[in-house]
Amino acid sequence: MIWNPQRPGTMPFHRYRPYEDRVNVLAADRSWPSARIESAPLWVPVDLRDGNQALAEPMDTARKRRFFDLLVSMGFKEIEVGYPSASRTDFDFVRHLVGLVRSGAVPDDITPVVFTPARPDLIDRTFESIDGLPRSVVHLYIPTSPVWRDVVLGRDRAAVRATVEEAAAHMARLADARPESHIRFQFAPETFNVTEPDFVLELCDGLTELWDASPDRPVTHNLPATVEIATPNVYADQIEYMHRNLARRDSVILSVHPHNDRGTGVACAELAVLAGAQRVEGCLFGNGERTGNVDLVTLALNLYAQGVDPMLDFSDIDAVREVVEHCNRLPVHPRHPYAGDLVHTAFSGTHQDAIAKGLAHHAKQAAELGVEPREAPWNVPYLPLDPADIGRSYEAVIRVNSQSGKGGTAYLLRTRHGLDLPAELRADFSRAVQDATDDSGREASPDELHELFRTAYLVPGRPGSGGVLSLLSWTADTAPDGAHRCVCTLQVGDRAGDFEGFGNGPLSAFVDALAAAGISVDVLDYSEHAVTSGGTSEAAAYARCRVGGADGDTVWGAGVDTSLLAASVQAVVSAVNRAGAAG
Ligand SMILES: CC(=O)SCCNC(=O)CCNC(=O)[C@H](O)C(C)(C)COP(=O)(O)OP(=O)(O)OC[C@H]1O[C@@H](n2cnc3c(N)ncnc32)[C@H](O)[C@@H]1OP(=O)(O)O
Ligand SMILES: CC(C)C(=O)C(=O)O
Repeated sequence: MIWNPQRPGTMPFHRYRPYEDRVNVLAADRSWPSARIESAPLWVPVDLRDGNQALAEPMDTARKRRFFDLLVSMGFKEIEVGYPSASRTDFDFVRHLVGLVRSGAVPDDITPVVFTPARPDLIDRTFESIDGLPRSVVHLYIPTSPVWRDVVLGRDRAAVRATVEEAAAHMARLADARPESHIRFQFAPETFNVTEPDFVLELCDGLTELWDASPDRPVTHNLPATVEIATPNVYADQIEYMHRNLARRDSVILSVHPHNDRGTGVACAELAVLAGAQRVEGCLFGNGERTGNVDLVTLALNLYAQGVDPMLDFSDIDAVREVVEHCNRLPVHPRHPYAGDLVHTAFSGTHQDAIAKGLAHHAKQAAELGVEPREAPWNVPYLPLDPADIGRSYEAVIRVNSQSGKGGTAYLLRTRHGLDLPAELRADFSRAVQDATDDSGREASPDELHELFRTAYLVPGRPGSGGVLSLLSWTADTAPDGAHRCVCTLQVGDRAGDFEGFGNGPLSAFVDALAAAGISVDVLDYSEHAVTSGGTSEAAAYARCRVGGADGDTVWGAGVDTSLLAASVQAVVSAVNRAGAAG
């Protein structure tokens, strides 16, 4: 028996039943598990209908219009625009759209879809709404599963079939009366995923015939997981069964419409496409009834991150999100795939380290290939895609708190303040950052990190700056024999005096002058670089020094100045002051 220490029977699980085998009729020869998605399906946003019907405050015409314009600008070609028989607001929006289309304000390749139940009066109203549209799809739906048939409709299979056929025939007559209007048909057996597959097939094939679908004027059969009930493989089997068995397959667009009750809407849609679906309905960022419709943004960007053209434009994902949040009056979660505020951000040390290394490697690879970083293949750990591709900057990628390590801190100092700390100093500084963030319990911003670094390592040796050693003045020159000479006025504690030193470079001459003042310094490590931020022409120097002889403290000091030599002298003075060993 599998080890399981948890308490049995805590929840009344016996009230629920697993999905019924009769809804899954595909035998073991399914082909979807080994398929791959190599091109994008037709994405059809239903935000203005299914998303809208889930809002506490349905969209008015202004909000619907803003949403519609966004969808067009992103590249959607077929857009469900409403349930015109539901309300005056929905009807009026479709009329508004007809005006836009007729005035040429909507591109010719956009096809609006309108949604209707199988009721003649409501079908009439639906057709009234699209009068004047040169192209449209009318989407008919009726629930088909046993529970809905018995409990909601009070009709058996034959009666549901009769209702559907009457409604479909009525639609065909209304469309025939508008020959100039290029109206196509769509059918959704609502609750498809809990309906007997043979019944769905019977209904769909009946409509394919009744509407006389052809490859030139295909019918869309839209098979929803109205309420998710099973693992995504079951839905995939159901879709593959329909894909294989639908009549006049070349005259049928097989569409899916997953919801997200089990949190697997995206998985259902992806497996359904593997199983033969050609069209996917969903909403941006997954708005929709209950836990939402499947999220088209995630689906499309999942493809993108696999090197497949998503056929949609997400190059400014924050602008997309802003419009959707405005129209839905619902926020997008900070952890929402691809679009959340935090999804490109790493707080944790090892992730930051890997990302910082990955970004550096990426820049190097681009340089080697002679291409812009935006063109180079993407291979950065922990970032499934380049944030820049969706309009995000790298600024938010690394953020520092007490979970962070040296890599992230160093990355921020380098990218935001132009300070490229040597490896050992990174570890040293990281401990100071950890102490500060542990104490505050807060995140440290790049500016706060910079300030912390300056306070900790730049102890410049000016009177009043807090160090025991003050460098009051200094000059360096070269003696006739080539040796470097440094002359300086130092204040050590409360004693001031002039000192002179010699060496093979100006820094060693300064160290020699310090020795003359009684301060023993060995420079163990030294590095310097130009500061590459803020348009300054400063230099930074870092020195790891043993101060106070063989048994003295080993400490880092740093200096920043417009003169490289001054920065290096400051770095040594800072180290002395940090060691507190002068005098
Ligand atoms: C899964 C989905 O997303 S389905 C779409 C759901 N969306 C919406 O409902 C939003 C818009 N709907 C509405 O505004 C209203 O429901 C209206 C205007 C369409 C109809 O309103 P009403 O006539 O008051 O009916 P009501 O909303 O109570 O719907 C229930 C009736 O419709 C029947 N019904 C439900 N679905 C359908 C359907 N697809 N086709 C035909 N009849 C249906 C029910 O059996 C019930 O009939 P009954 O009154 O004989 O028992
Ligand atoms: C009727 C279909 C398309 C639907 O909205 C659903 O099942 O959720």
